[in-house]
Amino acid sequence: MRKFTGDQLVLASHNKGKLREISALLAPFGITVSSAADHGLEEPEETEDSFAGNARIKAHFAAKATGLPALSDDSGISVDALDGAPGVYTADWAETPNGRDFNMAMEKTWTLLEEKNAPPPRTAAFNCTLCLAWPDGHDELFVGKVEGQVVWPMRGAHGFGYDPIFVPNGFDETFGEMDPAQKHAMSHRAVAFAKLVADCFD
Ligand SMILES: O=P(O)(O)OP(=O)(O)OP(=O)(O)OC[C@H]1O[C@@H](n2cnc3c(O)ncnc32)[C@H](O)[C@@H]1O
Ligand SMILES: [Mg+2]
Repeated sequence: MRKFTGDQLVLASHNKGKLREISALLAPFGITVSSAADHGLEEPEETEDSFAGNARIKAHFAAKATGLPALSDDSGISVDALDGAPGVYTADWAETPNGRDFNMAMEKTWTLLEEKNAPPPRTAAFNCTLCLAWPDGHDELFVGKVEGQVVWPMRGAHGFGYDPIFVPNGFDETFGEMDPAQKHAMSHRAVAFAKLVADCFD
């Protein structure tokens, strides 16, 4: 396991919600954080069929392009009654010719569950794989998962993506209703981040 010894890190993501959350998680460590957009990086194509594969593509692309260690996040929601969909295609379900529409993606998720007559609880999990890659090609991977259920209608204006329809186990509020600090304390991203800290930060 390689330690992170530098003082600069590129966040290899173009998602503002992720950037906000990962920046908050990194805040206590005194690292200068920049984003893929700050470096004018394109978005690499996510051609793999696993979270780990796509996380690697994004982190290595940014590390090579900037010469700095890069941290990527590949994540998504997997709904049991939909055989794990949308999974690695979570962002793709929101794509429209005019950009991403997450209300549409959440409606699609709910409509498919209704068509299946899936009885409650409609169990689901958010998954996150973080990849820390160095410009020399070395990388480390960390995974996090939070289980819960899909609910309808959408609730809450915090967070991003599918947060308004996901209630984690042990809570009544959706991720969209929760105080951001509460989500940061227990989300799939927070679980993966805690492993990264334990292994790579002193
Ligand atoms: O690839 P980057 O640039 O990091 O940004 P992205 O939005 O395309 O990210 P992914 O390819 O990993 O797609 C994952 C999608 O899963 C959703 N997602 C991931 N984590 C989430 C969270 O904490 N809350 C709500 N939705 C989440 C969100 O809609 C993302 O667009
Ligand atoms: Mg993406």
